[in-house]
Amino acid sequence: MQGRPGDSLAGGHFAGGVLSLLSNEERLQASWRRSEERYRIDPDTRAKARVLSAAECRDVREHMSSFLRIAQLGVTRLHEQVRDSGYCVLLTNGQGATVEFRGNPSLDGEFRRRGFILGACWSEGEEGTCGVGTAIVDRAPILVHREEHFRNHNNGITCSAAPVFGPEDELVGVLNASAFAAPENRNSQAVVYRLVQQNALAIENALFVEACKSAWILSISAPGDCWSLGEVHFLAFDDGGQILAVSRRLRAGLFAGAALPSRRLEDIFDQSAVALVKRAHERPGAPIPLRCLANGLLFEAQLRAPVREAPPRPATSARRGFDALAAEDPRVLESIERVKRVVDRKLTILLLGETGSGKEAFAKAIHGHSQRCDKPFVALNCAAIPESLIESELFGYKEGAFTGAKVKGAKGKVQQASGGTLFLDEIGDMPLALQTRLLRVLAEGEVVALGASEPEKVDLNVVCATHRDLAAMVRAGLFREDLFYRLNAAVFRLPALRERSDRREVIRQVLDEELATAGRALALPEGVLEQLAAYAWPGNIRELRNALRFAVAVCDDNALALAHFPESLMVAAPAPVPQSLTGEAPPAARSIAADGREQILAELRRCHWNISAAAEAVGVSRSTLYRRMQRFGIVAPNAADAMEAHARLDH
Ligand SMILES: Nc1ncnc2c1ncn2[C@@H]1O[C@H](COP(=O)(O)OP(=O)(O)OP(=O)(O)O)[C@@H](O)[C@H]1O
Repeated sequence: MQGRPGDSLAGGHFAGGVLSLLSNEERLQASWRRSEERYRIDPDTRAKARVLSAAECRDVREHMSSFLRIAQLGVTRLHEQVRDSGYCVLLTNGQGATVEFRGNPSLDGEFRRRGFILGACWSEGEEGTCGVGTAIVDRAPILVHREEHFRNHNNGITCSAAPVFGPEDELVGVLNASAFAAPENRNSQAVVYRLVQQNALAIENALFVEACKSAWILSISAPGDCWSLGEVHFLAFDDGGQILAVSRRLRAGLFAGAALPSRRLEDIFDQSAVALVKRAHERPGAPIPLRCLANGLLFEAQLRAPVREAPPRPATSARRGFDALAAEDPRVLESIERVKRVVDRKLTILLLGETGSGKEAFAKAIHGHSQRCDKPFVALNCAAIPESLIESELFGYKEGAFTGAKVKGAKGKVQQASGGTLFLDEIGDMPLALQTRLLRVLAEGEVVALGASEPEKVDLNVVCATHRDLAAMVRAGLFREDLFYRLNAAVFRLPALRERSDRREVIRQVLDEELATAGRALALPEGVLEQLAAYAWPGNIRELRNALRFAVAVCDDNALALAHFPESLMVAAPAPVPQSLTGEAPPAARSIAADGREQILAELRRCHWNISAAAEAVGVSRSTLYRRMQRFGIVAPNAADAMEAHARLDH
């Protein structure tokens, strides 16, 4: 029989620190007793961890897909934080089955040998004392280090595990970081253990926000030592101020863990719901001081508006014609004026521009302005479907035209668009053979479906688009010359977003659309708008829309900040900025992150690292500033002391 947990821990105490060894020791001993007496596990058997079959694993993952979607953020972040130190990260369900595994290519073989693999079951009943299993039984974080594992074959491993609870207090999973060949000293795990707990809490908070998103949500930073500010608690209330839900750790503090009594906000804090909402509207993004009536403690809060049912979407761009584009750039305006004159003149219109610059949106606007605006607008992206399918997609096919054809045949895009507008995106990707048939549609106004002998009359406007150099393709024999000349009559070039003088208006418009869809009301501070307008946006308006959609989704405050934007945008070196076609030089493209980090650093230095003062100068709460410092890797000169204080606070 191997040594008891207490033996291996002898002399390992560091008073009150993050490891809280004393309570761990009692819990480990209780777990060992369970392993021996209840589960009757033989510590010497070298049984491998039970692994779910692929089908079982898929079922389990499907069952908890919404949890997994939200938990990804925490799993990914923890993995980024610990993988280079030789750790793998597991997320298990509430029974200990691994539903997410992130390893490290150079170590995965060894991890696999030790049972760290998707589907592996780490319950106490199967493995005895281990990080995941014991965290599940105790419903509390735990570090199980080397010989503290019950089975001998797990002895070299160190496991830091923290349970994740759902909004109803139910245990939904466990986040765990493990390494083999860990140093003997269990204190070496302090930082990883801390990171596991932080990320588990972040997942738990995200679950709470998702579950309560249709209510007002107060995010509350704990008072006291600044290092506890990294922890944010949540409270959801309805329009009348009735408290609907409180996140677990706040409940433990405010209601001593008791069931949530039916209370209104003003029974707990010195402000009513109406006053809070008013204040949040007056100073979007600014922290709101909030005093707890029971103990006089002062909190810092941010208010997040409910996500309401999306309002009816504005009329489609097709119906609104060019108004939908809300363009103010002189070149775009000139193109609009010119194109209006050629619409409905039996001319094929060709739109040029980089990917995401709005060619399809422009084509829809052309359709919306045309006499055919009540008829269909049909789009086909020639680059997005296999060459072999373009023909049938475009021209349709008759019954029995080829094996697998639907019994009744099918109409092609050309026939579907008849009477309206056909938009052929990426026309440069159309195979040569089909270009001939397209020319027939354009020249004769007729189409022959696959397998048909008789041509069919069609009457439509055609708008094509490409980002390729069609003239060069003609020279290379890849594009038909006659089709090129047919397309080359009415050509309009859409500028890249970075070249547009109205990019601030475009940013505002796309943000308004995204806010309307999400049912949110968020401010866009001038400084952030400035930074977004200065970014190069190589993916143009599509990239902008996705970045704004992401920022709106992750923003817990009342105002967007640079830290809300996707990491890729923050760190990617933007594409070089060409000289604007108008001769106006667009602002130098910069990495948004670089500016965000510099701004925070400058304010921190100016305020002599006084976090409250710097947070106020940047216009965010202290907790938000801490999160950003963490994200940008900014460490205060006195961080080591602060880390220790942080650790002590938890126990
Ligand atoms: N003027 C505009 N105002 C607001 N959103 C726009 C505007 N133009 C384009 N968008 C949005 O930008 C995204 C990309 O637009 P679109 O698909 O028209 O680009 P594209 O040039 O056709 O791209 P690709 O060449 O890759 O097919 C879409 O989400 C669209 O709604």
